[in-house]
Amino acid sequence: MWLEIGKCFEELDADENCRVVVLSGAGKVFTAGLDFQDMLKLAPELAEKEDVARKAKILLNFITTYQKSITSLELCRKPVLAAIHSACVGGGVDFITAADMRYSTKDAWFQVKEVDIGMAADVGTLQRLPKVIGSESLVRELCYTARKMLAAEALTSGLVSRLFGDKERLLFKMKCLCLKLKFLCVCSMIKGVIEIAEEISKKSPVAVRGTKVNLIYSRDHSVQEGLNHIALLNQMMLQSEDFATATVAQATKQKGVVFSKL
Ligand SMILES: CCC/C=C/C=C/C(=O)SCCNC(=O)CCNC(=O)[C@H](O)C(C)(C)COP(=O)(O)OP(=O)(O)OC[C@H]1O[C@@H](n2cnc3c(N)ncnc32)[C@H](O)[C@@H]1OP(=O)(O)O
Repeated sequence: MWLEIGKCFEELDADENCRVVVLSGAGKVFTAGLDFQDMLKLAPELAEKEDVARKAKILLNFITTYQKSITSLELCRKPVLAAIHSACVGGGVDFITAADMRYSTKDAWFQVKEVDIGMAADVGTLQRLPKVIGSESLVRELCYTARKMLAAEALTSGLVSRLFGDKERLLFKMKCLCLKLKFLCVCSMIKGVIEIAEEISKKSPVAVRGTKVNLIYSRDHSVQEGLNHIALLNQMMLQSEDFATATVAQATKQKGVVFSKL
């Protein structure tokens, strides 16, 4: 599956019909993290080698494959919106911290579980989580203790940017019908996140792509390096038809401008 994730985001990056990606979990939980069965398969392969360097080579390959898979969310130049329900454990936290935005249901919970299985997290949480939630103290508490963080705290800490009552559109509709009071409805997460994705998809893909690429670059570089990067990028991109079209539309209050595929 980890290889498939990388391949999937490579394809989404290349697909001109795709402007935004919504990532959700199909099962009972968003993700249980590392598949213990995968780890069991690794054991005999390691046992075949006696020497530590040979064993280490196998593990390095394993770890970097997982790392690349998760980094593929950032290399995909389309915004990735993670919609998380129920449990998001271990590798799941590594995974969602590589997304552009995170939303969850009120029943969601997050756990940097790696210390509980005797390892330091190695596929992104330790690198990205401090940049996502900003509090080193909270990050360290979560990583050292492996305690569960519930949705409410995920919201206040900035791990997720909005909470939804439930996951599916169906439930949203049912609740609306039952209550007959739209304003009291807890909004379905998938519906809400798709609405945000739709809003982004109407913007210039040139502008959105440039914004994502520069945000990630700037996160990992100095302010001046980030400024240099966007200056280089925009000396080309400001010549795009999107810039002219969008600027005229804003100035003339024109609505519903459609930007062509990129
Ligand atoms: C180079 C490596 C990089 C990656 C590192 C990643 C590290 C990590 O992800 S550390 C965290 C590992 N994951 C866990 O510790 C999660 C363990 N599972 C749970 O906490 C619960 O199962 C969970 C909260 C996800 C769901 O709880 P629930 O009560 O709803 O279900 P269960 O009865 O516990 O589980 C249902 C069946 O799923 C199997 N299962 C659960 N987790 C895993 C897993 N990680 N890998 C494989 N299988 C898993 C569980 O055994 C049950 O199976 P069965 O008994 O056959 O029904």
